[in-house]
Amino acid sequence: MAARLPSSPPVLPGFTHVHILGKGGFADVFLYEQNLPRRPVAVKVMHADLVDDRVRSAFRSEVNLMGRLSAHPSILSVHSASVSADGRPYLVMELCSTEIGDRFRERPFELDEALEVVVRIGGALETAHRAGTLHRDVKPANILTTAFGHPVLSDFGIAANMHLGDHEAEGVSVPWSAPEVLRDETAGTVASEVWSFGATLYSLVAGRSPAEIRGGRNGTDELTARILAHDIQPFDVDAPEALRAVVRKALAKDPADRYHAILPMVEDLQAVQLEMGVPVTPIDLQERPWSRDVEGAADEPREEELPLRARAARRRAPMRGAQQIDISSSTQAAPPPSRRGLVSVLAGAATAVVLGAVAVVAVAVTTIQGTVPVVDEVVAEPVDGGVAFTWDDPGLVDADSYLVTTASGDAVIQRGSTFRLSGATGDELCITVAVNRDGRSGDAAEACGEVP
Ligand SMILES: Nc1ncnc2c1ncn2[C@@H]1O[C@H](COP(=O)(O)OP(=O)(O)OP(=O)(O)O)[C@@H](O)[C@H]1O
Repeated sequence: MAARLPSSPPVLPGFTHVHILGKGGFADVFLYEQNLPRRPVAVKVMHADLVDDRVRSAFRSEVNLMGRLSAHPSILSVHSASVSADGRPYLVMELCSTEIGDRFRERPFELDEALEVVVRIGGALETAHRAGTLHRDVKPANILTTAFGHPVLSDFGIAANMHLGDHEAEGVSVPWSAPEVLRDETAGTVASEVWSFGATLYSLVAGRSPAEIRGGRNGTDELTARILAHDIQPFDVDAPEALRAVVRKALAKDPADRYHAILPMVEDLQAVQLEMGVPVTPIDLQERPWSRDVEGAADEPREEELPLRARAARRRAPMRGAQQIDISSSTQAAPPPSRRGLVSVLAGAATAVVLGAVAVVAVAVTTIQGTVPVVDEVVAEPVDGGVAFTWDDPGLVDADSYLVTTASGDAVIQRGSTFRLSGATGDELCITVAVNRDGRSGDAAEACGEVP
């Protein structure tokens, strides 16, 4: 198949296009310069031919998901999202380096280096699982590095959730896919995520994925056949037996023999760090669990936020990217409280919350909700060809943002306190504005204006 040319970069108000960063199966990623605050950003723009109403709806759901997760120190930061004038949804992200995915084959990681990366990413994955989300495309290339040298998990399925239909995927991540996923038995479970995470650890250290044979034929068919036959190549690196045991358990053929969650696996990796005499990397976990069963009915997600929960197993190609999981009903998803002492204080706090009565959690949630500032008034001013909305800052702090929702349901996450909608003369245009703090929105203020 001929290589696809990158799509043209859209004209985005407030951003200047610089050059393309990379091509994905469902989106292209461009370097733009944001004008205010002035900073380089990576903008992921969906391919125009994949965009339809369903895609738009899935995109909104995923942006909301990212809004909740990207405060995690090991999850790629998303600054804002919107739809370009020519109708392509786009996501403005922190600009990162792709060195981890680019280098591991030529220059495999030293054990201590790999363990630090993997423990950090494990904290991100565990957090996502507690939020009811599977990543579904865990692999070295989806671990980016921030300007400060921190590894972050990227590509939380924005693209994958946007093609729930029959669109063909390109470049399926076979080398890091669990056998049951390749057999189409499941669209993804915590156990299959454990396999991919273990395969990622294996790859960083060995310089090749677990079923790859150096100098052998490693096409998609060969790799698929080997993974299905559990023909995992020897982990031929100088590593402590404890690390080999972690890799073996994560890559077990039978999902029931693997770790039941990411956290115990990461704790075992911390124990390896301790044994090796290298600094033990803390696991960052949210202080409050996000799992829906704990948050309660008051915060039931809207239907559109659950695009994948009830999805049946599908063909292999679309089985990538984040997936909402119902932790409350999963036999594997809800990790039991840790019994080890190595996890960070944050992990301890999270465990304490899990152990606490639901009533206690409810109080905590109410308290946090109470602290989300509320926009007092949104002013709608008719302008040429549309309506300009402005509001006063009710006291945003660093990680806060505004969630602006239009009457048609489009949602934009932004920091600025102005918003403009275009329309035809006589159209009444309305928006609501709420403050988003720690992934939770406060009460919304509404305003409407008529296009002159
Ligand atoms: N935040 C970022 N900073 C810098 N480069 C990025 C960033 N996000 C993605 N890229 C680059 O853009 C490329 C395409 O990204 P994308 O996430 O769409 O692709 P993918 O994971 O390779 O494919 P797919 O979308 O099919 O899973 C990546 O391979 C990477 O090189």
